[in-house]
Amino acid sequence: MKSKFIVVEGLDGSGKTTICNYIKKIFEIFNIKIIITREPGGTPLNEKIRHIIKKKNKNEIISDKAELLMFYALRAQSLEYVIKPSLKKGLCVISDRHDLSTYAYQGYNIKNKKIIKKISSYVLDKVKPDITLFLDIDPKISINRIIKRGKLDRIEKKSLKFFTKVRKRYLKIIKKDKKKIKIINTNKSIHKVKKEIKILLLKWLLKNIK
Ligand SMILES: Nc1ncnc2c1ncn2[C@@H]1O[C@H](COP(=O)(O)OP(=O)(O)O)[C@@H](O)[C@H]1O
Ligand SMILES: Cc1cn([C@H]2C[C@H](O)[C@@H](COP(=O)(O)OP(=O)(O)O)O2)c(=O)[nH]c1=O
Repeated sequence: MKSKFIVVEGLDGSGKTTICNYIKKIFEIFNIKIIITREPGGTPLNEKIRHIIKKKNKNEIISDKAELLMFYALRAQSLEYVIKPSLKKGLCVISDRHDLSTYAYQGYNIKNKKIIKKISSYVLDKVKPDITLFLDIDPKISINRIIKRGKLDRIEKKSLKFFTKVRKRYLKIIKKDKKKIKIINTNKSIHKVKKEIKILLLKWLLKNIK
């Protein structure tokens, strides 16, 4: 099978990390070699910067422009040293978040959407996910899940209003690309979510084995 690039997207606490691990397990049953990466993160340098981006700094606020460019700097690094080389080696890659996250999250403050598009096309350089799973969750439920999970980071501390807008932004973008972005409702039990994802992915794999 040709290598595949799979992206899992969604609000904080929607279940992405849980589902990335589950997808890896499904692929491994079929002896398909697959790696998981994440954004922000994926390389040693990116993991260090991930920590800085997520942490709240009382003395210095990260500006909207700097935040946008930081996410793209990390994405460029991840593409160059993780995603592209892995796909070239014939491995499948699952990324816990990717470009859609920037459109949805930074799109909240960056009013000039054309700028995001320009930077995105420069950084991605035509690398596109074969399929994106958007884990759709009611922001009230996702906030409860992240509170239960533990200490909140800088972005997770944002309000219900913020996450409601981010979700709307995700859905607006997805409407334009329904063929490659699949919506999975994750308000339900993890057992039901996993079952739905397994069926969807097996169907997709059967269609795309070449
Ligand atoms: N469908 C679900 N129902 C209930 N709890 C869930 C579900 N999916 C994930 N969780 C739990 O919610 C928390 C957030 O899940 P996680 O996979 O870390 O989400 P994300 O990576 O999107 O932030 C974790 O504690 C996880 O065990
Ligand atoms: C990749 C990316 C992440 N983010 C945010 C979303 C998350 O709040 C944070 C990454 O934290 P992370 O812990 O990876 O996400 P989650 O809480 O969903 O498991 O960075 C952006 O704002 N823009 C981006 O482009």
